[in-house]
Amino acid sequence: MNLPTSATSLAGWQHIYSGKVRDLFVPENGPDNILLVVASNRVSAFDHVLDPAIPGKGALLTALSNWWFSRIDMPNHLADPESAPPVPMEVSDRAMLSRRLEMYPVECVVRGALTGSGFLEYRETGSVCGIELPAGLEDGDLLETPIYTPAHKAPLGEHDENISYEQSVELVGPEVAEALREASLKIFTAARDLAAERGVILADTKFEFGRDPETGELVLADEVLTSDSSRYWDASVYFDASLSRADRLASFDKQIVRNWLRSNWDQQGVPPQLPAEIVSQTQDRYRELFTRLTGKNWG
Ligand SMILES: N#Cc1c(N)ncnc1-c1cnn(Cc2cccc(F)c2)c1
Repeated sequence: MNLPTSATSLAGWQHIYSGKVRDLFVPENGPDNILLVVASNRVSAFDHVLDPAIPGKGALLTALSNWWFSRIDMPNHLADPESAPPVPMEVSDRAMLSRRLEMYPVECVVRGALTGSGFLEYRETGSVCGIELPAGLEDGDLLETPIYTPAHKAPLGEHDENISYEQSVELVGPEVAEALREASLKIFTAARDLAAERGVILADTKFEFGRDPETGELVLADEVLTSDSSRYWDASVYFDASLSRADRLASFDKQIVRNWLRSNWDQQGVPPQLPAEIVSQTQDRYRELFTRLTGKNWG
C-alpha cells in the first residue's frame, strides 16, 4: 500500500534539504551523483508559505522548467532516468531527476526591468550591483538592455545579498564569473524575446549553475524560468496606462493571492487561510501562464 508522502518522506530516497517550496532528495542506496528536486504545491508570498497549497502548481512549474530546458542551448542538470532509482509515482509529475553538481554560490539574476530589490538599491544609490543606471527611473520601468545583477546565496529563509560582478569574481574566479554572466544574459535575452512574442513580459529571473564533477563543464541547474524563479507580467496589463503602477506590475501568477492578502491580512503573524475561490483563480493563472508561454494546454 502506498502511504501518503509527506513533504520529506519518499520510498527509496533520503530527504536532505527543504526550501520554501521545493525539497531535495538523494537515493538511499546510491548512486551519489543523483539528486531529486521535488516541487511542492506550496506557494509563498510576503516571505510566508501560505495555506492551503495550490493543487497542481508543482507539476505545472516542473513541466514549465522542462519546457525551457529543452529550448535552452546549453548543458543542463537533468539526468537520464536509467541512471537512477525509480522516481516514486506520487511525485513523478513534479520531480526533477538531476545530476548532482558542484553548485556555484552565485544566484545569477538578470533584470530586464527595474523592480524588487533592484529598484530599492537603485533608489538608494542610482545603481544596481555596481551598474550605474540613468536617473529618473521608476519602479517597473523596462531597461534598455538587460543587466546581470548577481547575488550571494543566503541561508534558507534569509534574502540573498546583491553583489557586484567583481565580488562574484572573488567568489568563483574570473573565468567562471564571466561564463555565468554570459550564459545568464544569453538565456534571459532569448527567453524574454520568446515570452514577448506571446504577450508576456519576462521582467527578471534567477539562474543557478554548477560544475559537473565528471566533465568539468558549466551546467544550468535548479528550476529555470518558472514563475517562482522569475517575474512574469502580462504585457496587455503592463502597458495599460489607465491602471495603477501596482496593478500594472501584477505578478502573473501570485497577484490574486497578494491582492487578497492585502485586503484580509495586516501582515502581522501568520497569514489567514486562502479561500477556495482564491486557490481556484490562482490555479487558472498558473495554467494560463503555462499555455501562453508554451502554446500547450495544461493537463
Ligand atoms: N538543482 C540542483 C542541484 C544539483 N543539480 N546538484 C547539486 N545541488 C543542487 C541544488 C542545491 N540546492 N539547490 C537549490 C534548491 C534549494 C532548495 C530546495 C531545492 F529543491 C533546490 C539546487
